[in-house]
Amino acid sequence: MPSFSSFSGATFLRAGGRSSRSFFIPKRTLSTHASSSNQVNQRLVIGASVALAVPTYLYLTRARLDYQPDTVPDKVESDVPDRVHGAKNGREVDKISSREVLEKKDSDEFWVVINGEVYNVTEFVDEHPGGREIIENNRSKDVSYIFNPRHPSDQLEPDNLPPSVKHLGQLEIESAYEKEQLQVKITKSEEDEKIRIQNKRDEYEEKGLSNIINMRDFQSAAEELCTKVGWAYYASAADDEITKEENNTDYKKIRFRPRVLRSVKEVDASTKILGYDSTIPLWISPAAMAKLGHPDGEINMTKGAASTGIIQCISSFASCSIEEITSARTANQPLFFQLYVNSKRNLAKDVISKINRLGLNAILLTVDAPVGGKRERDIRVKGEFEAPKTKAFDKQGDTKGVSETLFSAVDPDLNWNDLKWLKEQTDLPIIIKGVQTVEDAVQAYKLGADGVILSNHGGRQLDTTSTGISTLIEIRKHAPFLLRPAHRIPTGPSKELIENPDKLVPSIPTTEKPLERKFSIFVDGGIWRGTDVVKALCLGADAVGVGRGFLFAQTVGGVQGVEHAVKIFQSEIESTMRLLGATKLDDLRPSMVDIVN
Ligand code: HEM
Ligand SMILES: Cc1cc2nc3c(=O)[nH]c(=O)nc-3n(C[C@H](O)[C@H](O)[C@H](O)COP(=O)(O)O)c2cc1C
Repeated sequence: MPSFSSFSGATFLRAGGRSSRSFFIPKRTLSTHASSSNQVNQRLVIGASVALAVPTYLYLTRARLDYQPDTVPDKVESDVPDRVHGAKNGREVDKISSREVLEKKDSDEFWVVINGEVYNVTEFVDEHPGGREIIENNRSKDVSYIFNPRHPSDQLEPDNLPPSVKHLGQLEIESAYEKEQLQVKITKSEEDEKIRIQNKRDEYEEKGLSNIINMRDFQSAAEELCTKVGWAYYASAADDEITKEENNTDYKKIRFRPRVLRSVKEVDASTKILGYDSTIPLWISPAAMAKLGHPDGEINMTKGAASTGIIQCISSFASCSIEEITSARTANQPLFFQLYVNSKRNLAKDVISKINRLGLNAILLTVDAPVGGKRERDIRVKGEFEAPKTKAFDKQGDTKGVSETLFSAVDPDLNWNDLKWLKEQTDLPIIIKGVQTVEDAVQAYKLGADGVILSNHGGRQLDTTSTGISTLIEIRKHAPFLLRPAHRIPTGPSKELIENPDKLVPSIPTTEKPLERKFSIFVDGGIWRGTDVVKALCLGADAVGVGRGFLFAQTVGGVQGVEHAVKIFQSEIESTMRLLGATKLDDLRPSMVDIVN
């Protein structure tokens, strides 16, 4: 990390494309190559606020978390209805006998049962973004147990069903034997895992969030509450996971320079992000597949962001559809959308017009993932648990980790010229996510982006690349004009402050002019503490993003988990500011930190 020492100064569309037309999404950096009860919620929130305002270990609230255990995997049996239903929404529906479904196993057709409905997916198997094998291996089965945690709950609505999937009718069970035959076989390890998770859920329901006093506590708890497949997807990073580790250790190379005997009774960590109010200078980074951790998935974040006043950025690969998320949104709640651009531009256009139509507030264009990183934990666990063991590792392109599946969808041809095209499609602010060099930050500014997120995708893409915070330091050294004038000054002791020690912050040099147009700089990756957030802001970031932290929080406590996480960050940010002698975010300046080799 040389910059630290050298300067002190698809083709398939997920959330964005639920309709059958925009169903297929694509795939590259822009280089040419409900919570269970309000009462419980209130108890937790009040408990959490009190707890975080005073020593956190005093927080002993006991409450049920809002995890709903009646969803998968317990649905395996209950998904198969015993009764015949003759009508749905007032319309007569065809009934398909269990015998007919089972007989199809020996035919050329692929039929599956999902939540009591029978589908013919013969023409769809080869275009299924989750791969052919998962369906082939489970043909003529009730696949709800596999399907539900990985797909939005409105995926099977007529408007969202790909034309190649045929809905045949409702399942009619003819015998207990046939019901048994329809069930997906659960392996011994999956069975053991179910029991392990349920036991842990029970423990956490008893304890509430009382033992979660920092974000790493959420991490340990989430590991216990996730399936192996889910945990591998969340925790995994590229290759040797060096960048993932450095994302956090780089913050440890920055030391504070606190000023003492300043009145810090009142402190305000609120800010505006792209013009929208935020309680703290931190947002929920877009992260796919929240349902792998909790059945309500991204909706937990939407509700938790609303009640705590922070901003959620929705992943293109969210496991809840964009419509589900926007329906859960409160009036005027800002939501940002993370976009992967489809190589079929008409489909990409559909997504962008949906974003415009649904009133989302900004687009984060992710550019560090023209292809998926090689995430080995993900690949190994997926091979062990779900992919057929014989074919999973035939050749690299055939590995079936969750991430591999998702990235088979993103356009690798995306390049800087496409930014112009994107700007023509929307009036929303466009932020380039995944910038890892000063050159690309300058390019983003020159080509009209409204900002950049200095990010390496949580270490999940190119291993041993720079960290968000080190790229910020690179910008400070080589292109300080991109920063707000107050942040262009060096880190460490200031001559002006030594001469005027009563002042908290150095003056802005009169020679420094703001940029011609507003350009925001955000940082993410490895932010686990309020101190990390404050360091990034001292060095010139406008705000930061947190990915895994919120995935873990919602895994553990659903909406309340997200709320609790925000309270933890808020408490830590405010106490860091106080201990630094700062009472508002504008006080946070480079002179308050120093970088150690
Ligand atoms: C019936 C229509 C179906 C549609 C429209 C559909 C759609 C999708 C989509 C869009 C993805 C992309 C990955 C993501 O972003 O989540 C996906 C992944 C996946 N689907 Fe489906 N799917 C269907 C049926 C099924 C069935 C029948 C099964 C199981 C037998 C299944 C199992 C999976 C799995 C396992 C993944 C990959 C995620 C992972 O690797 O964990 N899907 N599906
Ligand atoms: C499980 C997981 C899924 C992610 N999915 C996406 C995604 O769909 N789109 C995207 O732009 N970034 C995605 N990211 C990256 C995050 O937006 C963010 O850059 C990263 O998580 C920040 O690092 P942190 O996890 O250490 O906070 C994902 C990260 C994780 C951990």
